[in-house]
Amino acid sequence: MQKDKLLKGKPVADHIYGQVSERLKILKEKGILPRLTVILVGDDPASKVYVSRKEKTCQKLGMDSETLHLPAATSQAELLQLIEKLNADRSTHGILVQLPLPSHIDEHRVLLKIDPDKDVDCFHPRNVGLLVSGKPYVLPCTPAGIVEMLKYYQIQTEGKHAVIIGRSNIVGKPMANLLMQKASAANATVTVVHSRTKNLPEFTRQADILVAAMGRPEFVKADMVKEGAVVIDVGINRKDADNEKGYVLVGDVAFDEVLPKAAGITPVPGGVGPMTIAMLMHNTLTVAARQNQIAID
Ligand SMILES: Nc1nc(=O)c2c([nH]1)NC[C@@H]1CN(c3ccc(C(=O)N[C@@H](CCC(=O)O)C(=O)O)cc3)C=[N+]21
Repeated sequence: MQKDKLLKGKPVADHIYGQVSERLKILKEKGILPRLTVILVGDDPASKVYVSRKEKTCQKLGMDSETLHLPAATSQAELLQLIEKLNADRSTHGILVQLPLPSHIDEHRVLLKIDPDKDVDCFHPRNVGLLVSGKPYVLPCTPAGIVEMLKYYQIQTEGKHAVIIGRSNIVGKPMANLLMQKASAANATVTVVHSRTKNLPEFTRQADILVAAMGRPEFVKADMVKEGAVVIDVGINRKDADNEKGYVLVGDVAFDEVLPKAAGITPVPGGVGPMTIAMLMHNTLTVAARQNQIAID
């Protein structure tokens, strides 16, 4: 087994948590206990897992967290009202509305309602605009986590061709921005491909760094990857299995067949996922500090 190829998220996340603890200490000394409020609407099983991980991580670090679990039938008006209340509450520094929302709720309206100063996801259009302008308020968690992984494992991005599969607002689009930017120091050449791309493998085979983020289980096969490429798998898909959980997690990459070709590859689970949460904690401290005019960076 070519273990050194595995780009695990945990050591990188632990490195981030080291910094998070230092920054948290400064805030606590000034009497600020950073608080993240997570709103979960409905009972999507995967969302429940992620949300409980966020809460546990806050507890472990000594940050304050609150999860508001609302029934799936919650109306849009009720949700907007709750967000308004949290916007006005000075003891809540970060607000995260777990996506996806039930289909009767307009996601865009909800994200617009969150006070952009409390937006730890970088999903509010003001913050997306600032990111695209190269003057980010906070960085989007998953893409920022991936950039941290590339740095930690000393994977050069400057002048390299990064190909991103997927154009979502959560991963694909912000990832493209971070990787091409001067501000992030990534300075890559970026191509974004998606479900309507013709001859998609022709593009992916050119990638020095391939980011798979389109949510299709094991979509990226060995013949779509260049020898020596670095493969970042953002997918988390549940596949039925004969175990006690009834499923296993698989990424958007066919791991076993891509591994021999890749110079480095992130596993699922244990790759990008843990980084998303680490960056969320980082962002929560950033917004708490800014709201209290405290310098922690
Ligand atoms: N407003 C909002 N912000 C988000 O950041 C957000 C969201 N909505 N909706 C869903 C996605 C997904 N996401 C993950 C977080 C942690 C893991 C994670 O910890 N994964 C572990 C294992 C997960 C498991 O055991 O199921 C791993 O990959 O090793 C995965 C995925 C945050 N998201």
